[in-house]
Amino acid sequence: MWPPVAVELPERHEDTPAPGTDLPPHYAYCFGCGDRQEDGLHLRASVGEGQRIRSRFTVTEAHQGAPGLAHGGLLACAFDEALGTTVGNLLRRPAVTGRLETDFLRPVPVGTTLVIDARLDGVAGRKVYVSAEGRIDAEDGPVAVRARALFVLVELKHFIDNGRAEDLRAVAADPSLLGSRPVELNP
Ligand SMILES: CCCCCCCC(=O)SCCNC(=O)CCNC(=O)[C@H](O)C(C)(C)COP(=O)(O)OP(=O)(O)OC[C@H]1O[C@@H](n2cnc3c(N)ncnc32)[C@H](O)[C@@H]1OP(=O)(O)O
Repeated sequence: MWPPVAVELPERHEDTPAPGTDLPPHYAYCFGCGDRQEDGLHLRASVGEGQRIRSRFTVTEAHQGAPGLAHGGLLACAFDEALGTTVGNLLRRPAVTGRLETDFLRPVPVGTTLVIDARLDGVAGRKVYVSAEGRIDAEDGPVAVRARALFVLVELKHFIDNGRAEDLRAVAADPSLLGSRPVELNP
């Protein structure tokens, strides 16, 4: 059963950009989306209809697990990112992954662009349920990976208490490292 508990499906936040709008990386050094991670995944997300966010991830030589094929762990990372950005952009509240499960249905060759459609499935207290599927090279391509996850809403304190001090100082000195998406801290 998914979601595994009774949930509410909130409207997306009023500040969520219009469908079709490209979303900026949420952190310049994020392995999933950051511009400053040379061998990162460089996911690019845009707002979809309703409770959906679409991301694209192109598999490069740096992402191999077997010759010419994407590493499954990195595919899971891509889905973590795509699902996390769905929570972040639709709810505009900080959250972290509590649980992530993936089904790998087809191998994903180097050079493939995975088109990942993620959606917000519901919220129960601090628990946020999301799911996604990734298709090969086109929005109607064959499904290669499915994933679903539980994110847990946290206070900003989570990051301040647990993040490495020098990285927090770097963000304080240059807030543009966090991208332009505002986060509602006291909704
Ligand atoms: C835009 C941003 C994009 C980002 C994309 C990338 C996202 C990430 O990778 S985040 C990094 C990876 N994740 C982490 O580091 C999280 C590490 N874990 C933690 O910090 C904590 O365990 C945390 C915050 C998840 C939960 O701790 P805590 O705040 O004490 O809450 P807790 O009471 O334990 O859990 C809250 C609820 O979630 C449930 N829950 C928590 N973890 C799980 C789990 N693994 N499975 C099932 N349920 C869970 C709890 O049972 C509880 O449910 P209920 O409210 O019904 O009692």
